[in-house]
Amino acid sequence: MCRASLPFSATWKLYLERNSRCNVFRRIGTAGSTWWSPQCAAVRQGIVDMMHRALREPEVKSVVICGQDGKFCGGADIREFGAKMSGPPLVPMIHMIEAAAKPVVAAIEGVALGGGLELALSCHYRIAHSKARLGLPEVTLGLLPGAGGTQRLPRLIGVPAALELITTGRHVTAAEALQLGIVDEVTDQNAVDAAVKFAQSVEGKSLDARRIGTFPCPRPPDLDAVFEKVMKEVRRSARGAIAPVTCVQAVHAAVTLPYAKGMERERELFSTLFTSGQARALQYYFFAQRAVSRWSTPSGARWDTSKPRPVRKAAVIGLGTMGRGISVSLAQAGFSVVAVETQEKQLLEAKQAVSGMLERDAKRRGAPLAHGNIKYSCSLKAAADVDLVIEAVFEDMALKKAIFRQLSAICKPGTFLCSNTSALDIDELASQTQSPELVVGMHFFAPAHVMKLLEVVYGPRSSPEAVATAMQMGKKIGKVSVAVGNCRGFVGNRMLKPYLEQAFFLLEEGATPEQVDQVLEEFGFPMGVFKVSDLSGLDVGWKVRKADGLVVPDSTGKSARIQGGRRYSPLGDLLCEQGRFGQKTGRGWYQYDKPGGRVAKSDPWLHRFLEEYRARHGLVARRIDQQEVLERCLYALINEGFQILQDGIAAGPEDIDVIYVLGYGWPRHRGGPMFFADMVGLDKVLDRLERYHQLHPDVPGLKPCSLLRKLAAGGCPPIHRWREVIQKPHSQL
Ligand SMILES: CCCCCCC[C@H](O)CC(=O)SCCNC(=O)CCNC(=O)[C@H](O)C(C)(C)COP(=O)([O-])OP(=O)([O-])OC[C@H]1O[C@@H](n2cnc3c(N)ncnc32)[C@H](O)[C@@H]1OP(=O)([O-])[O-]
Repeated sequence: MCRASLPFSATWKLYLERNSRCNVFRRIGTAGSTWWSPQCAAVRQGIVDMMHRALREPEVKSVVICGQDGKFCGGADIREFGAKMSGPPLVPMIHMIEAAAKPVVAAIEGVALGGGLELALSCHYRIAHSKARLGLPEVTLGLLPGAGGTQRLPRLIGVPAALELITTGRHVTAAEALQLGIVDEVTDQNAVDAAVKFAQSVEGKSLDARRIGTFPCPRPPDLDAVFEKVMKEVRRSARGAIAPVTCVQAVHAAVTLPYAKGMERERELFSTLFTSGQARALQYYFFAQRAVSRWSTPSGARWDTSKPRPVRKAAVIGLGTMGRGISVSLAQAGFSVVAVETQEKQLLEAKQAVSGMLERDAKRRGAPLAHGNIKYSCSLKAAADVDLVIEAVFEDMALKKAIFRQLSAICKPGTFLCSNTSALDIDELASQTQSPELVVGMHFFAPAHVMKLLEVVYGPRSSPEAVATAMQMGKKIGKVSVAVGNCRGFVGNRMLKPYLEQAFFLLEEGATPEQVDQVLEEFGFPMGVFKVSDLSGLDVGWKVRKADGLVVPDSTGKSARIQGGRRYSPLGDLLCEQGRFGQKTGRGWYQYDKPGGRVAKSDPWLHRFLEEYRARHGLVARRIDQQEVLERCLYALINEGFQILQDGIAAGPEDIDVIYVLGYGWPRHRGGPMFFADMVGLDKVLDRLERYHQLHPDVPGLKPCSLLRKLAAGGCPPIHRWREVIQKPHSQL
């Protein structure tokens, strides 16, 4: 028997091993990574040579292919996609394995993803370790499985199951893979040993029924109807992403064409995706999501030099919607939680709600209940011995300050005090405590136990240890944490302000909520800005604007449209004055069938209201085209993003993009707002902003930020080079 080890990570090494006793007989190279890079050419070459040799040598009766360091293969190295391919190509190699006259067994440990699973599918048998995960995640990178995955998987597990896995990119456990028929055996023991044993047991047996490429593809009787339905569903959920739709076309080819033709079609479709902007965006986003864990602050604190402190016990103060979600997240991750709500009635309600959430989640995941991890209390004193507190009370600075003063006196020395505020000044909260260096923001997104994003907000006095601890805590509860500086709204909500502002101005100038929302939804947002406002409640922003002194009449008694020399739209305030708070009251920018209703319907009242408003303020409605709606909303938001980079509130464009994709519904296949600006062209974004600012000189949000000007003047460097241009950041507060 021959045994070949595959590369997995950047330190992939390739060995050829030979069994009877599995002695290493030849080390054939140390690979940089991929199927495509020059080093990986050595990997493919190694496999090809090994297979030839195994087939030639009469004493070799079977072959086991396994990974190194407990991992089978994570697929192609996407950093190398641009590189020129050398060495034996992947697809013929896979065909050669499948055609082998001796049994080839894949020993799957760790992961078999993408090209890794495609390789395993070319083997005659697959043995997986019980902890292994398998999948074809190419679609999440804007691609499709390009080494036979779209042709073999439906032949192996049927069209519906294959379509589901290929169009979602979902990873499956070994147990599910066994159930689906992707693997032949699952073991809790050493998978390589099990595969060797298995290979020996099938030596000499016919392989005719084991070559997936020769299987007929199961053809559903109502083929056209099945694909039409799937295509409709995929198009709806893809929100403009082309890869899922192309994956369906590739699987359709598996059903309707002979294998060889289907492979040709897969190759053609793969090539179209490979060069698409969406593939670039999704691959950029893949690395951005990993890059944000390597955080740094303007004061020089960094992820690799700042040590987090262990946290075992944490308190959550305030058990409204956010506090409940945060408690659930902490309990599920195994933290011991003290949940505090000072009103007894609310505490009881919260306890029931949290238990329900934990039960539902445990049922869904088939995991044990985490009830026991939470203790409830009406008193802040219950937080005396915790390692970290997350305050999640109302967005009221006076209330939060009082709580921070009390916590500072109650908690044991060294306890980290964190606030879930979505916009308030972390430094002001820190100043209420005896140890401001222990204070950071932990801004969760609703629903907190579901949303993946966490903004970790450092103030000028937050210690590197506090930032590192909050970042690590976020990781432990399964969030993608992004470290950001302290300013009004931090990164996400600060950028939202000019975006919302433009949407309001567009209504004043003649647009309707339906028109603005449609443009944004066509761009790929799950919901337009007005539907989102209705969902989250119009009164939230109204309260903030009132507190900021913006909701005031002008000299004629009408709502002021110019405040401090800047244009202001009171439209949202006027709706709130009518009791229209959005979904919760059944009326907002849209109408709903009842309070709490979810289906937004156009509201003739609102259109009349807009007409009357324009007439009252002497505004003449004009026809506004899609491009203007999109550019004004998005470029105002992007411009604020550049300002945030310039102010050093975010360390790099990746931070902003991850926040927008994970927290604000920015379509992932567009990479994030800063990546989008790079794709559009910084000079074009600058040009359009200049034009809009000329037309609206009283809207500072449209005045191009100097960092954008600098980047454009510097020849529009690609996004990965922006950090070189961003000046040494300094805190804004
Ligand atoms: C003619 C046509 C021929 C077509 C052939 C097509 C072949 C095929 O269909 C295409 C593919 O396979 S597409 C590929 C399909 N495969 C996938 O989509 C798998 C994507 N990867 C994953 O899902 C996860 O990384 C793993 C589950 C593999 C490991 O998770 P974990 O243990 O939590 O670790 P982690 O923190 O996530 O990663 C560790 C480091 O590795 C880095 N890196 C990782 N994968 C990379 C890659 N493919 N590339 C480059 N780098 C990759 C990652 O950035 C990080 O680097 P950093 O410098 O430290 O930041």
